[in-house]
Amino acid sequence: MFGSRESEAEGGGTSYKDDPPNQLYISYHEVHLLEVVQRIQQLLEQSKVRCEGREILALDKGLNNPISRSRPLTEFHQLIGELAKRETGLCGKNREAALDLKQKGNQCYSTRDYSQALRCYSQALRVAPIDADDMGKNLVATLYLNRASLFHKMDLPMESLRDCSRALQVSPSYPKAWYRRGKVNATLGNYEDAVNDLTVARNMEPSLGGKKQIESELDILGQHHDRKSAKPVHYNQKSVGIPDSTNHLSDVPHQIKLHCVTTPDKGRGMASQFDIPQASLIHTEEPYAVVILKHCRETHCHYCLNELPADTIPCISCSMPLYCSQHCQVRAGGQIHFNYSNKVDICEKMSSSIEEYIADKTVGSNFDPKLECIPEHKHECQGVHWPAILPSDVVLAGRVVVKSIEQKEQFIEVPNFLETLGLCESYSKMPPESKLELNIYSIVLLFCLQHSYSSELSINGVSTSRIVILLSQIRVNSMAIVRMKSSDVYDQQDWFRKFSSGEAETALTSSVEQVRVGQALYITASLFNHSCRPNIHAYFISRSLVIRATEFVAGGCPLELSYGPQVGQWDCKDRLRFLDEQYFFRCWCHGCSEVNASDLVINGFCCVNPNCSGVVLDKLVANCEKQKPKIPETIGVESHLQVHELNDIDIKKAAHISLDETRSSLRIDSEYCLKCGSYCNLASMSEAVKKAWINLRRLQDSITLKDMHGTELSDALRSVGILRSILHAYNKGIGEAEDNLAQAFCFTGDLQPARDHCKASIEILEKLYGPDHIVIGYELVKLSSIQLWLGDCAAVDSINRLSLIFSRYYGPDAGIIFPYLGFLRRKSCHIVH
Ligand SMILES: C[S@@+](CC[C@H](N)C(=O)[O-])C[C@H]1O[C@@H](n2cnc3c(N)ncnc32)[C@H](O)[C@@H]1O
Repeated sequence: MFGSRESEAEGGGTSYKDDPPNQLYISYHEVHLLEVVQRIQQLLEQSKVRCEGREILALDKGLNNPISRSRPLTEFHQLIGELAKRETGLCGKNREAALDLKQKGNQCYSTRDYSQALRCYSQALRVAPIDADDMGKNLVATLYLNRASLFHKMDLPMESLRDCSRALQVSPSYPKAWYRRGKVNATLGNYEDAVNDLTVARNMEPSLGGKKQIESELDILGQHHDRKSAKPVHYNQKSVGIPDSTNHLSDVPHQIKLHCVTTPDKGRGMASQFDIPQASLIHTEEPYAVVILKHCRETHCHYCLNELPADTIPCISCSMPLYCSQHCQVRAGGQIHFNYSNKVDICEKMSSSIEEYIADKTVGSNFDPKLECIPEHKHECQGVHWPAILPSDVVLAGRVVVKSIEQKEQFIEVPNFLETLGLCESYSKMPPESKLELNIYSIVLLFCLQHSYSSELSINGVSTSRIVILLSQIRVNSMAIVRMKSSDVYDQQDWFRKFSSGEAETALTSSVEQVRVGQALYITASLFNHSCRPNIHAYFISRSLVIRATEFVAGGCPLELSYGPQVGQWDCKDRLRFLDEQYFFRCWCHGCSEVNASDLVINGFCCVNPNCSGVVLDKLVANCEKQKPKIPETIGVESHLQVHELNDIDIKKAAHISLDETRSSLRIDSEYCLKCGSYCNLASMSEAVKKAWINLRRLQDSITLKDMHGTELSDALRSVGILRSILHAYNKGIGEAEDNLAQAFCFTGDLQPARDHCKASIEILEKLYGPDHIVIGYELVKLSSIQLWLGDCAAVDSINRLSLIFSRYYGPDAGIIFPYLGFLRRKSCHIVH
């Protein structure tokens, strides 16, 4: 029996290279839903139905009244049926599909196509019903065991051990799983557990031959154990992924008391009565509701949102979510089945200590009564596919609806979210198309919830408009949960490998990037207003929100974070447009209401007068800057045109716009130098800039395609020269171009010019963002990596500096958020000695 492991099935393998089976259908349905929503929109627009109060009711009646159903509404009902009916759902379990995938996995295993085999087993686990039979054995248990054998083969013993334990939790009387567990424990040096596992396997094994084989393995293990001083590796289910945020955060002293204040132009906001030192932790919060973003469904845990390990585990009842651990699987709380057999079938009498061992190893965290469940996925977990197809914010709204209904224990009425959540709404400020869209989605969501959560849930004008309001609250109050992009730069082993094999370009050019992985509603944190020059910074550990002050904040001053755009990132007009389109407000932060150097130079041109360091603005930027002084009195309008009043100390030394201090006011006219007043013809200058960017884009493309020629680099160098002669010295475009050149020189292995261009890029960013901004920290990662590679002692300063910046933004969590930091620090020690 042990000679013919199931996962090493004989026979030629047709490799399984398709996408996961239901993904294609899901995309198809997404498009279909969008089309129907668009058709309904058209219909409503044609018949001049507006989406305010009464008309919503009319739409709702139309949906419920079969006589008045027009073609799109029939189609609408058909669509709801497709989305919400369990029988037609694509996200259910499917034994046949699981068996088929298992078979393909076995074929790939036998042809040593291990990555494909892993894909097949994991997908099979996703669709296998928990109680499905596979030739007298539990299918899920056999799949976990096959995957465990594969991991063992792939030299991933921890993953293998976890899968063995999962197989045993589903099927405790599975001698092969005990056997595999014993072998893996032996690999890990856990000899005591290995002996126990093999002892259980021997006692459960019905065949004499099998028993003999295990006995001989036990003998070998005994001899080995005597010779080796074992350093056991302890297996902890919860240690998968990054630390559990809730435990982590509960250790943090939380002293800063915040209070909600009312501001004249931004509504409610947050402040502290007392001074807050830099880097202080000011707020932590668990989300009210969270949803994973679609593009991360296959790569991140649907509960904690951390990156998935190789041994992913699916929801027990549906095929949609993937989790990093049982801990997350249970906390997300799908429809958990307990009806599968976990009866222990032992052939021989065993000692009480071995019986205890079996009991201990076969009770998973599924059965931990202390583990708090957040059943946020339960109402979506019946194979229905609306949660996979509706937009993420609509699915998030569904989670909020169910949670608030459950909290009220009143299962018919949709609550009034303005009262229950207390968050500001944006419906009244939305353009008509967005309003219409929200109305349609709220009806779709209500029908879906009625099908898969509570058939009693009423669908009427009141419930529809309450969900419309909820959706509008989500639009302006939800936060994107982000993670550092796990690119080459974070993978220490990979970096070492590249370092030693001389693959400089791949190890060095990775930039630090944040990716959005989820969307969540944090009720208290929603009270923080936005500033394009924020004084606090939000980050996430697992799904918990952490907010720190990035600078000293005097008591009573508003605590404001950035909703996205910041000074230094975009110019003021672009920030204002973004905030208006996404959040429906005109920003009145300092950055948008006071002239600042960064906004003037970020897209500025240089003066035609070679002796002048002033800046020239185009019409759009100039118009926007001219608006700045026109701010409500509450912000202190009187000083805004006074150059000497500009409290930004960087304005003179950083921007070199050298605003004329002798003048009492700053005159902003497009195409005229702000310093000397010379006229510049921007039309011809813009043309030259466009042409220069053609070469720089070509260089970017060739870096991406890893196919660069000498002419591209020399053309790009020439183009940067042209940009420098036309644009202001601190124009962000020059910074980007310098960064491209740094990447290109890393690619060609010319690290000295790479370092110089990287420094040139950082110099510009420092002027735009300020020297201690987190963006500078990210850029210093790149610079210090190049310096380390060159053996340049300046790396030590760069690493010290970036460490300071990171601790200012992430406090003691810097190492968790950015594991590469520890690696850089260790490397910098080597360079000193
Ligand atoms: C997440 S809420 C913040 C709390 C909100 N002020 C309240 O009263 O509930 C976002 C809304 O606050 C207002 N807001 C936030 N930052 C602002 C700013 N810098 N300027 C103007 N309004 C702002 C906008 O109305 C925005 O839609």
